[in-house]
Amino acid sequence: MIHLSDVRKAFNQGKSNEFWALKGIDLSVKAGKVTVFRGPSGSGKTTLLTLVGCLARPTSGRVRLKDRDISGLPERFLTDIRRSTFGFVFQQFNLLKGISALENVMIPAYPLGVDRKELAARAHGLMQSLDIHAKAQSNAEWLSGGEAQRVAIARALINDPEVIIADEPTANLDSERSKQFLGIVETLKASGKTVLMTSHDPLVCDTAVVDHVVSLRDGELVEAR
Ligand SMILES: Nc1ncnc2c1ncn2[C@@H]1O[C@H](COP(=O)(O)OP(=O)(O)OP(=O)(O)O)[C@@H](O)[C@H]1O
Repeated sequence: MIHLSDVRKAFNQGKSNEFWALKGIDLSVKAGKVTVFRGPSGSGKTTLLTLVGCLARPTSGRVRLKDRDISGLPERFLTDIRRSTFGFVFQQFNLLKGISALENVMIPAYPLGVDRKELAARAHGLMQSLDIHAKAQSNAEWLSGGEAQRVAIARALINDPEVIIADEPTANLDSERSKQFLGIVETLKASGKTVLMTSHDPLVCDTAVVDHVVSLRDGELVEAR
């Protein structure tokens, strides 16, 4: 579904602090599977996730999404692809404070002009399926870590994306909540979604729901299974 060929990413290119975070990555991400990017801190996992999820462009090399080369597309096209294809769950969840959990879930659908009633019904349904509906009217800042994450997952799913991308999804969760998260991943996979995550966590990397583990070190692939 997503193919990377000889992808490189530099930060501060041409400056004295130029840094190559990715140094020639060849990778295929399969549709309907769960893939984890693993590696030490600074190895390039998040950078790779941002390229795969069209949040950034590679410095060189090609990224193909469903046989379309997206590496050189202008930002406005990338924004459209991002919105229609990917749902993101960030490490700090990035919920907006001062508004309800339900409003947070609905936000990514606003640019698509969906009817508000229909949207609210969809958001309620997702929150129910993630067992977070009781907190629909709570302000985002009142939620616990596990609750905030489930709201963030509902928000990632609101536009029914094909691919869910999660950066260190269990970093802020205890073991029980981490297992609960992996249960959600299992449900997503069973419904045909492609899931991509970064993780250091053995609980995540060694779990049966994960189909592929891609290991990185110093911006290079060291092994993939
Ligand atoms: N915007 C940036 N400008 C300069 N350097 C950056 C930038 N973003 C990332 N880097 C550097 O690129 C390298 C890879 O970063 P990345 O966040 O991808 O690592 P990571 O494997 O996800 O690490 P962690 O597990 O600590 O989150 C790091 O050395 C980081 O300092």
